[in-house]
Amino acid sequence: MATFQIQGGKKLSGEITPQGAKNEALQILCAVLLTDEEITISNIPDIRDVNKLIDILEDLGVKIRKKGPGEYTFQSDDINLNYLFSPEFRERGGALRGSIMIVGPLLARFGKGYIPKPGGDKIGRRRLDTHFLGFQKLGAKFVYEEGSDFYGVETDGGLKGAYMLLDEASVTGTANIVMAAVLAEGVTTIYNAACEPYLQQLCKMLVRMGAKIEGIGSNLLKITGVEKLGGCEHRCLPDMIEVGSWIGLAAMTKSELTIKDAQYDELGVIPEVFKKLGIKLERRGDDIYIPAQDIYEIETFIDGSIMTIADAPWPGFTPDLLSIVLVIATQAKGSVLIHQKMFESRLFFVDKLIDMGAQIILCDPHRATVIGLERKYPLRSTTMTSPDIRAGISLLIAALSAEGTSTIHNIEQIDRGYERIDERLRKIGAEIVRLN
Ligand SMILES: CC(=O)N[C@H]1[C@@H](OP(=O)(O)OP(=O)(O)OC[C@H]2O[C@@H](n3ccc(=O)[nH]c3=O)[C@H](O)[C@@H]2O)O[C@H](CO)[C@@H](O)[C@@H]1O
Ligand SMILES: C=C(OP(=O)(O)O)C(=O)O
Repeated sequence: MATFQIQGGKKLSGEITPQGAKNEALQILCAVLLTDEEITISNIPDIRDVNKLIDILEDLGVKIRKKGPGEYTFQSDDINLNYLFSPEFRERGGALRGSIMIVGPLLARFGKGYIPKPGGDKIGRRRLDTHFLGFQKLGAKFVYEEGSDFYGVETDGGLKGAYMLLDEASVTGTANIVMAAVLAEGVTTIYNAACEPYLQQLCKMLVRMGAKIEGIGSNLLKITGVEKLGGCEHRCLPDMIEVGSWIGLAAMTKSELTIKDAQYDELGVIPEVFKKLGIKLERRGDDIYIPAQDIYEIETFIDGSIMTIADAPWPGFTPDLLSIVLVIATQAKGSVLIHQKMFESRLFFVDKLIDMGAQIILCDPHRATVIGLERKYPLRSTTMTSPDIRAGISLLIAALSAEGTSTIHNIEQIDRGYERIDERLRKIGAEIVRLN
């Protein structure tokens, strides 16, 4: 278990460039299984989860060539399906959430796909019903190994297009079903589809590969199956969760920061939510400039009632930024109710912030009220353990703002989604050391 030691209370300054988007890269990498032709992908983040998925693809027989930093070619012209039944796959496939998305492409191209119960953050129940109900609608048979967490789908006669109303707008579920439907016979209509930028990017890539998809960016997708897909080139967007993390970091540490190449138009409501917390930010071309701010004041609703920030499927506010919003609110002027609707165990890390001196009432597993300290008392340094990726980065931001030396254990959680974070933060003036 590796550890960060952080000397907090320092102002940072300069420029930081977001990495490629983690959750987009995980979808895009799975899509390389849909064709025997070569696919080139750039701006792939060098993070634990993505590298684990690349390893799984390699074990499956995908030919992978690294062309430069973050740029790879993939060719899936000799896939070894036997690997899916190996003990190695049971171990590796279960180590991250994103690996579930190999099932759709494998089912579409080879008539079968399997996966051990996938990992990812322990942030509440993470069911897979949407994925498998969707595959079943396309005519696949669900297979389940009694007594073990190993699931699969198989088809004899091939997949057939169908109408489906998803039981929830699942991000990875929609990606999986879309990747199965592009090679199914006939028309598939997916209503209540997730439409995060990750999904939009996946659909645009599939179209470049020869797929027929209408409604990209909406919750109603119409897919007309084709017989074969070909190669293409794809570039991942900057990670919008990193962009939000850096806005939060600047505000908490009173720092003047420029976030380079943030692709502002793809950020949806994210900048507006930070503005509701009173944080000033300025769009400068494709960069975001955040001035040093001593005080930021949380807005109220028009009728004067307490601000609520809640997550929702896109174009709502992503749940992956709520922990960061919560941390920033601890030093704001004013109060806010944070409502994490999607996950039931993502707010438990607030006890660490309370230890650091923050005023937070955890109302129930989904809701926390934060009473901003208006910087009257800085957070106190402490020793903590990172429970999940976004709580981890939030605790890191809190530690960078706190007086004194803090220690964060289990930083593998942060490394899952943030590329060389210590190195990049040092470049803007942070005092952070990695201890192994
Ligand atoms: C690898 C990857 O891409 N992971 C992301 C993906 O996970 P993932 O695809 O696993 O998440 P889902 O979209 O399936 O669902 C997330 C949670 O929200 C709930 N839910 C979902 C949709 C809905 O309309 N109502 C609802 O309550 C689900 O029951 C579940 O508890 O999307 C999540 C939601 O944006 C993000 O937090 C994860 O970072
Ligand atoms: C929850 C997340 O990731 P995963 O779905 O991979 O666990 C996240 O990126 O915030």
